[in-house]
Amino acid sequence: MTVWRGNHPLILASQSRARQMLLGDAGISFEAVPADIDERAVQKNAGLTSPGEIAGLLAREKALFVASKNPGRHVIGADQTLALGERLFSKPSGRAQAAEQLRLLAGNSHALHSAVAVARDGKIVFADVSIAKMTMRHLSDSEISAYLDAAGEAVTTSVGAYQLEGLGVHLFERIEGDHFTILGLPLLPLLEFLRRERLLGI
Ligand SMILES: Nc1nc2c(ncn2[C@@H]2O[C@H](COP(=O)(O)OP(=O)(O)OP(=O)(O)O)[C@@H](O)[C@H]2O)c(=O)[nH]1
Repeated sequence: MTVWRGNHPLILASQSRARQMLLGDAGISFEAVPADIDERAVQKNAGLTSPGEIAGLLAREKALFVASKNPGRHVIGADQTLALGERLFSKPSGRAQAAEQLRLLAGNSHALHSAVAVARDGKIVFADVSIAKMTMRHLSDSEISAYLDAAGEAVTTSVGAYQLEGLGVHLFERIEGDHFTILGLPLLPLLEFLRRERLLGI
């Protein structure tokens, strides 16, 4: 059952299974068209340091890139950065880097900055950045190892090496922010925009 009222399906410029699941579960028909941009180059050229500005820029760039190839369509771009104080984390390349990141995150609070942007015909028509504060438990090396054994390869698909709705929940003692922001898509502000544009049936 779709609640999408657009003449064409929405386009989600993302490879993220979590983002695709969130949109699909919200009853929105969409096509996933990952944005083939060099995120690190875009970030470097912009010379930005704030995690929220970086996430916002990358979300806009992904949306605009895919919108440029799909005239007349609403295209969503999204990005998430993790900040531990001044230090920014990217998705770990493998188990060793995931273990290193978790050792740094354990016993501390970090911020997830999740940005979403909607582009259409070369213009950004909506953008939002939402933040969640995540307080991770103190973790011994053996607890980190046991978690990585159980979580497996999935740890390389998220900036913090965790899926909160899965085994990642065991890592935390406190979470402040909305579930969707944590999974990487500020869904509530996005739905509010789509509703204003009369693109949703509820
Ligand atoms: N399932 C799940 N995914 C998470 C969680 N936290 C972060 N992520 C994912 O971590 C990824 C953050 O990396 P990004 O660079 O923003 O996105 P990506 O996966 O590279 O996908 P693109 O949108 O194509 O750039 C996203 O796919 C988020 O959905 C979580 O708690 N659960």
